[in-house]
Amino acid sequence: MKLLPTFKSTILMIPSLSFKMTAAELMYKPFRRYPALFADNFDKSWLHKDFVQISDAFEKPAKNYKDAIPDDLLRKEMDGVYSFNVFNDVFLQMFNEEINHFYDVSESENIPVKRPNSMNNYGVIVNEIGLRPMITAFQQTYLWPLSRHLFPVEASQFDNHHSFIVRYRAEEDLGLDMHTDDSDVTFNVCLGEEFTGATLSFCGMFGAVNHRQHRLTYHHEVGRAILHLGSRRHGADDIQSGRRSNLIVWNHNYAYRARGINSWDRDSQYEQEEGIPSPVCLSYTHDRDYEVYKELPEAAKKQKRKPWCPPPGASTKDIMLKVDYTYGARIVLLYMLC
Ligand SMILES: O=C(O)CCC(=O)C(=O)O
Ligand SMILES: [Fe+2]
Repeated sequence: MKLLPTFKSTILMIPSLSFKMTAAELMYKPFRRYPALFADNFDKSWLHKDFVQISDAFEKPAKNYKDAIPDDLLRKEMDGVYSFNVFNDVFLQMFNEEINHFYDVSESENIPVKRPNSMNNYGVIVNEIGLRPMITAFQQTYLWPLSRHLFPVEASQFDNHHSFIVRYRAEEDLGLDMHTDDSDVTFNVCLGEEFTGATLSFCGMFGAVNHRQHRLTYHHEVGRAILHLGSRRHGADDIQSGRRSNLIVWNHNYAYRARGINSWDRDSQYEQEEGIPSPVCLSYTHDRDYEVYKELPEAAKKQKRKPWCPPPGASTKDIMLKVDYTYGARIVLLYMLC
């Protein structure tokens, strides 16, 4: 089970309270290219014109925001997954230059780089290098009104965020295994550059009967963001060529978490799966039955795997046994797991 903030720590962690400067932030400070990116402000002139229109809709006391926001500006990719243009070229150019500069300086000055998670070896937590205030300003002024409109419960308020860059290219990380985020609402915007492949695949919700059924494969576009609940299973498909980097903001709503709805209690929250999982939705990090369906990829061999999903009683065992003899020994393996 994941550790959750208690109600007490919730109160103590409201974002306006100061965060200590990290070593990385202190060391990088003299090298900053664009001081405006490190201020407690997100300049409206950095928004894509589509997002200005979306954002303006929330400034008016509209009774029905849906009518105020044209469908072509806010695209419903599927139930609970939305995409929209958000940043313009001015912002993208500045932000990318700053991040690339940080990577160079971190090497030459030996600045410690904190990676976003154990599955990502080339990203960086941007909150740790001084960009937290600007992202908080963006979150509170622009992202929250839209998120609350789309996800009234999970985005009733945003108290904090975990924000980071992910990066994929040949010889580095190729993709990101299927997972759910420690986020209530996830904002994920493509920063560039040229690439093929590197799509983002979505499956069902954490614990649901169809949590490993493929629902959507989304093609990233530079400057365009996708917004979804953190508890939806998703993963980045392997990049074929070029380089892709994205900025990801995991938005945290402590009041929502305190209600225990998103308590990530694996054993009690998983329902019996409705069918054989879609291959793209399998996770080599989390799924106990991965090898029943697929060979482990190279990336899995570098991990200390502790797979747990689906919990006993929630797997496809019964369905699987009826289906196919060609799986042979794999069925035995699956049977042993359940
Ligand atoms: O690469 C992407 O677009 C998604 C990355 C992701 O889901 C994550 O870092 O949590
Ligand atoms: Fe994710």
